[in-house]
This record gives sequence, C-alpha cells and structure tokens, in this order.
Amino acid sequence: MSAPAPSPLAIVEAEPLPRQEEVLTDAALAFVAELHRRFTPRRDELLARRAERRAEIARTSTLDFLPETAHIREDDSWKVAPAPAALDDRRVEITGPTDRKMTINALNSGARVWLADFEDASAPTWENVVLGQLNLIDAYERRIDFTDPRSGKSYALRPAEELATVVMRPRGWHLEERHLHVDGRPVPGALVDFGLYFFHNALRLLDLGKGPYFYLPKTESHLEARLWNDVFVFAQDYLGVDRGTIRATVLIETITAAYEMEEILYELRDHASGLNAGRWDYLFSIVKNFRDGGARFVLPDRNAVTMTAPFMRAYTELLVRTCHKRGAHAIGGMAAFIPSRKDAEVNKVAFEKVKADKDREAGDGFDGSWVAHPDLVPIAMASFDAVLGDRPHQKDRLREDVDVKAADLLAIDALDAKPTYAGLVNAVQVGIRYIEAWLRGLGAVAIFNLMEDAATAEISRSQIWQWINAGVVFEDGRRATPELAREVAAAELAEIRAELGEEAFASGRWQQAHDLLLKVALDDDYADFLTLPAYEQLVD
Ligand SMILES: CC(=O)SCCNC(=O)CCNC(=O)[C@H](O)C(C)(C)COP(=O)(O)OP(=O)(O)OC[C@H]1O[C@@H](n2cnc3c(N)ncnc32)[C@H](O)[C@@H]1OP(=O)(O)O
Ligand SMILES: O=CC(=O)O
Repeated sequence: MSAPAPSPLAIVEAEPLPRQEEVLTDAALAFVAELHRRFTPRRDELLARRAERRAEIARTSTLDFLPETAHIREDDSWKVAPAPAALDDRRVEITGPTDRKMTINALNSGARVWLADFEDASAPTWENVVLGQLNLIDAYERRIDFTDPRSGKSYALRPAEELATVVMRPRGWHLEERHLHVDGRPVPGALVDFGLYFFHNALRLLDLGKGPYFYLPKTESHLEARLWNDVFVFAQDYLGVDRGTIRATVLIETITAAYEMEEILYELRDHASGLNAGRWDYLFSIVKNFRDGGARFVLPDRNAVTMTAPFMRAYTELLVRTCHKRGAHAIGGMAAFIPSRKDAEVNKVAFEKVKADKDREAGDGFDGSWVAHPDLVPIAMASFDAVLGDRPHQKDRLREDVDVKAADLLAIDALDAKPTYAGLVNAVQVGIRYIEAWLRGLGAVAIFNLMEDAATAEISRSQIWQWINAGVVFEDGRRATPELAREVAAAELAEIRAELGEEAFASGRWQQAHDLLLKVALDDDYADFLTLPAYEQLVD
C-alpha cells in the first residue's frame, strides 16, 4: 500500500493560541508555503555549503577575500539604493523581543529604530512566534495598549511620529519551525517569520509612511544574501508592491561574512540599507570556525575581548569603510552592560562602559548603534549627537585611511590576555542560567548585570569546548578538561539550588539546562548551534 500523500500545509502539535487566526490566515499561510517551495531547496544547498566551508577552514586554518568576486570589490561605480526617510537617521537602535510590554516599551523608548527580534532575543516557542507577529500588527493598528495583570501598570503607545521605526529580525537560515509543515516537512523559521511579517504588514507599513524593513542574521556568504534578495523580489511581486520597497540590514556576525561584506551589499544592493557589526555572534563564529585550529586561535575569557582588540578593530573599521564606500549605513554593535534601576553602582558602571563604547563607534564613523535597554537610549544618543549634530548620518566619512588585510581579521594571537579559571566558571554559570531561561521561552535575560542572549551564550559554551580541546592550562595550573567543567557545573547547580530553594528550583528546568550545557560544551561532535539541540527540548 502506498504511503498517504503528505498534507500540503499543516499546523502540527500546536495548542491553539488566542487570536492566532488573525496571523495564521489561509492567505498568509499560502504565501509562506509558496516561499518554502521556491526557496527551501536553495537554503538546504547553502547550509550544505556552510559545512563544506567549515571543513575547509578546519583543514587550512585560514580565510581570505574571494578571488572570484574581486571584480565586484574593484568596481567603484555601484552603490546601494538610497535609504528611505524612515531609515535615514538610525543614530540609536534598541533591540528586544516582541512580547506585548517590550513592544510598547521599545517603540516608546526614544530610539530611532527598534530591532523587533524573532531571533537571538527570542526563544522560538510557537506562542512567541505567532503572538510576536500579532503584537506587531496590533502596534501598527494602535490597539496594543494594555494593563499588565501582574504589576497593574498600564502601557500605551506614544503619538505615531515619536515611535521607533521597526526593523524586524527573522530567525537565521539554520532553524526549522516544527509547528508549520508544508508537503510533509517543516518550513525554515526564517521564511515563517519573514513571510508572516511581510504578508501582514507590508501594505500597512507603507500606509504609515514606513516600510517592511529587516535585519538579516547569521549570514555566512554573499550567496545567502543572494537568496534573501530573491526572496524579497518574489515577495514584493506577490503582493504587488514595488521592488526595492523592502530594506535589509545585514548583520556581519560571522567570520566568513567579514570577508564578503562588499559582495553581500552588492547582492542586496536594491534592498540593502546597511551592515551591522554583530560583535557577539562574530566572536562565536570565530571560536566555532577555528575551534580546532590550535593555540593560535584560543580566545581569552569572553569578557576580556574588547572592541579595541586589534582583530575586532580591523573588523569594525572594514565595516564602516565598506558601507560608506557603497552608500550604506554602518551600524555599531551591542554593549552587553545593562543598567539596574535598583543598584546605583551597577547603573554607573553600565552608563560609563556604554558611553565609552558608543563614543568610540561614533568617532570611528558609524552612523548609529545598538542598545539593549531603554535607559541606555539617552547615553547612546548623546554619543552620536555629539558627532552627527543635525546630520542624519556620516556616510560622507569614507574612511579611505582604512586598509584591512585578510590576516588582520584573524590576528587573534596579538592579544595579551589568556583564558582564566574564573572565565571557565563564568562560562558555565552563564551557560546554565541562560539555557534554563531559554527552555522556559525567554530568549534574553540579565545575568550578573549583563545582557545574555543566544549569541552570548554560544560564546560561553564554545569557549569551554575550545579550551578543553586546546588543552588550555589556567593561571593556577589547572588544566581545562571535561572533568573540571563537570565539577564546575555541578557546583553551579548546587549553588542555584541553594539560591532559589527547593520549590523554585524544582519548578525550573535547571537539571536539563545543566545537562544540555555539558552536552554542547563537551561532545566531540560540536553542535553548529546550541539552539538546535535546545529546540528539541523547548516545551510549547
Ligand atoms: C547579541 C545580540 O543579538 S543583541 C540583540 C538581542 N538581545 C536583546 O535584544 C536583549 C534586549 N534586552 C532585553 O531583553 C532586556 O533588557 C533584558 C532581558 C536584558 C533585561 O530586561 P529586564 O530584566 O526587564 O530589565 P529591567 O527590569 O531593568 O527593565 C526595566 C524596564 O525596561 C524595559 N525594557 C528592558 N529592556 C528593554 C528592551 N530591550 N526593549 C524594551 N523594553 C525594555 C522592561 O520591560 C522594563 O519595563 P517596565 O518598567 O515597564 O516593567
Ligand atoms: O546580533 C548581534 C550580535 O552581536 O551577535
């Protein structure tokens, strides 16, 4: 007997959510299915290419600019499309997940842009995926005001002209959405997030004088940028909006993409509105790709790698130079320090650190930068106001003085700092605490006064893997080994249990988080993304 034909489109294993029918309309789902049929096969090929390239890096321990695209880099005549008015002044951008409260707080924050995050600040429960879309629709329709039942506090949107412009970040190409199947297989999360958002909001946003704007995460090559460009062309034709309506800012947050910045802008030139220095994922990508490259590629403790490290400066300087040469905005990265409204000392430190970071970026030629918390908006604003004044950006600073060679981006051994035992302990602590929150559906949390999200947690677990595999010996003579990591993890679990008490400990996902951290930090078979095995354990 032949197997039953796969159902063309199905929502699987998902409890109905309130008002889901407003997001999961037949027409929107048909559009997502069409995106899937047209573009998932190429996405699959590109994921396979990623694996081939990583195998090549493991063999050669190096990277270079691509010879086959030299003509694109050498051709000075092309530029990206001019920025739309709503994206011309991007001096401060706030990032964050799309739950109802954060949506209102971010839109009201005074930042010029809000990166509405379906990626690293969001654990992809079906609820977060669907209701996040609903919250954005409600915000555009100005029907999002609400009272928080826990605090009794009421939230309301400011007048339209005072709200941040939304730039939505869909998931990266590697994640599937297990609750939405087309022709018997899950649809990539990237196409679900992009598809639903574009379908519901493109026309609505144009009516509001804005547009469908996107941040593209974890791109590893210009071919992946080409795929996005093709998705955009198809999507615009499908809805009958002009080509070039969509604007995309690409995160340069993988080491391979850093060698293809110009090519990425070129592929997306009719839709490109900038590049962003996604510094945390960038560090993760360096560790991941060069994890078995020996002592030369061993990074010190995560928190000791600052943006003034020569290889990080090479990366940001090249990004500004590339963007301005091509007429695109250069957007700075995230300082992970977050303020506390309860602790004046934490606040002071966060403000000082963030100010220094944003002053440096503004001075280097960036046109704007990111903050993780509304209280940091005025700090970053002051840094950029001081340099930009009334100008919306500083794209006229071409930075022709910048001359970054291929080797500069990988000059990791120029660092003085070394991994420390305290760094190992911190990586384990952050790893367990972050994964536990993620498994409960929280993608961004404050841990030890730092903002932690999927990218920062990826660095922590990858550093443990790298240090053990490189046989790092810490300053006190202890060697990084699986046994030592297990010992530290057991101590941390006991510490958390004591901190929380039995009842709260038992109601969390602590043991699972502990086990998962050790798996992704210790398994010989290094998981490409921590969120892949974590997704299997995400209960929704
Ligand atoms: C590496 C990268 O990819 S970076 C980009 C991805 N990461 C992110 O986007 C993280 C964004 N930041 C956050 O999610 C949050 O700031 C956290 C989770 C780190 C801390 O949040 P909280 O613990 O709520 O901080 P705190 O209690 O100080 O918040 C104070 C108020 O500011 C609001 N707030 C805090 N951060 C944000 C934000 N990013 N956007 C909107 N509102 C925010 C809170 O909702 C809270 O509002 P309320 O007073 O109305 O209740
Ligand atoms: O997404 C941004 C990063 O820093 O990682």
